[in-house]
Amino acid sequence: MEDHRNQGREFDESLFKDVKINLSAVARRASDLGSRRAVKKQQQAAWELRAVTCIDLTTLAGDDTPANVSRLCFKAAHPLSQDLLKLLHINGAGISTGAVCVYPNQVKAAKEALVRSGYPNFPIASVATGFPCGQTPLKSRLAEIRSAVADGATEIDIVINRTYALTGDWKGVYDEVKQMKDACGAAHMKTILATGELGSLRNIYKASMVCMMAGADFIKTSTGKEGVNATFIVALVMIRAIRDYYRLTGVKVVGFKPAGGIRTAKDACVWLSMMKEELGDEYTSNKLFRFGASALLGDIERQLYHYATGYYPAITEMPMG
Ligand SMILES: O=C[C@H](O)COP(=O)(O)O
Repeated sequence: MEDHRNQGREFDESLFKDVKINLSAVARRASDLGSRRAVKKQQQAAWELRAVTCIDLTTLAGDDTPANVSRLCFKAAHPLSQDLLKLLHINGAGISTGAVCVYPNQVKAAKEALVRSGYPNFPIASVATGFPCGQTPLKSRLAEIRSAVADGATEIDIVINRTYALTGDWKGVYDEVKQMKDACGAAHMKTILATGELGSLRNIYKASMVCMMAGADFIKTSTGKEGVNATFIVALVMIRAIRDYYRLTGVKVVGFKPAGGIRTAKDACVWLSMMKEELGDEYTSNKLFRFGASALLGDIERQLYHYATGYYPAITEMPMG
C-alpha cells in the first residue's frame, strides 16, 4: 500500500465528547442508499472491477490450512480468470485485489505462497490482538502484532478493547491503540471497532475519533464475527468521523473498511457510490477504501460473466469462491 501514513496526535477529548448523532437523518440517508437505482451495463461492470481491486480477500476460519491459504493468495493476485478477462477484453489489465487477509498463524504460509507465485510484494493483512474479541492480556496482543509483521504481514487489522469503550475509558482505548500502532512498525494499521458491540452510534463516533488520534491508517467496522457487522448507518457515522477529523486536524490519510456480510456485487457498487459521494473519488481506490470480504468476489465474477455473455455461468464454469 502506498505510504498514506497517519502519524496520530495527542489524545484530545474535545474532538468527540459533545458529539450528537441525528439518528433520523442518518437512517434516512442509509435507507436512500439501499433503495436507489444502480448503474447498469458497462458502468456497472466498471464499478464491479473497481470493487475487485478494493477487496481484502479474507479467510478467517478455525480450519484454515496452508493449502486453502495458498489458493486464496493466488486468487487474490489473479481474482478474474483469463477466460473472463478475454470476454471483457481486458486481458493484461493487471487487476488484483487490495490484499489477502488471514490469521497471524497463516501469514507465513501466505507469504510463501505469494513468493512462489511471483508476487513477493503482494499486501498481506493479518488480524491480530486476540481477534475477534481482544480479551487477552495487552502484552500478548502486542506480541501477536510483532510476530505477524515478522512473518511478512504488511497490514495489521487490530481489534479495540470493547470493555474500555463500553465503560467510557476512551483514554484507555487510545493508549492501547497507540501501543499497537508502535508495534506495527512499518505495517499499516486498521482498527476494528466491532461496531455491533459498541452499544450506540455515539460510541462508534467516539471510537472512530480516538483510533484516528492514536494513529489508525484505516478504521474498520467489524470483525465479521459480531451479530451485526457492516451496515450503512454505522458506515455513515464512521465516514463522517473521518471527514470531521480531516476538518479538525488537516489529516486526510485515514481509510475506511466495511467488513462482514458484504456478499453481492450490487451491494459493493452501493458502498462505492456512498464513498464517492461522502468523501470523494480518492475514497473509491484501495489506498483509502477496502472491503473485508470472503464471498463478495464470487458474486462479482458471476455478474461480470453475465455482462460479457448475457447469461450466468454454470457452476462448473465458475466454481464459487
Ligand atoms: O474482514 C473480515 C470479515 O470477517 C469478512 O467477513 P465475511 O466473511 O462476512 O465476508
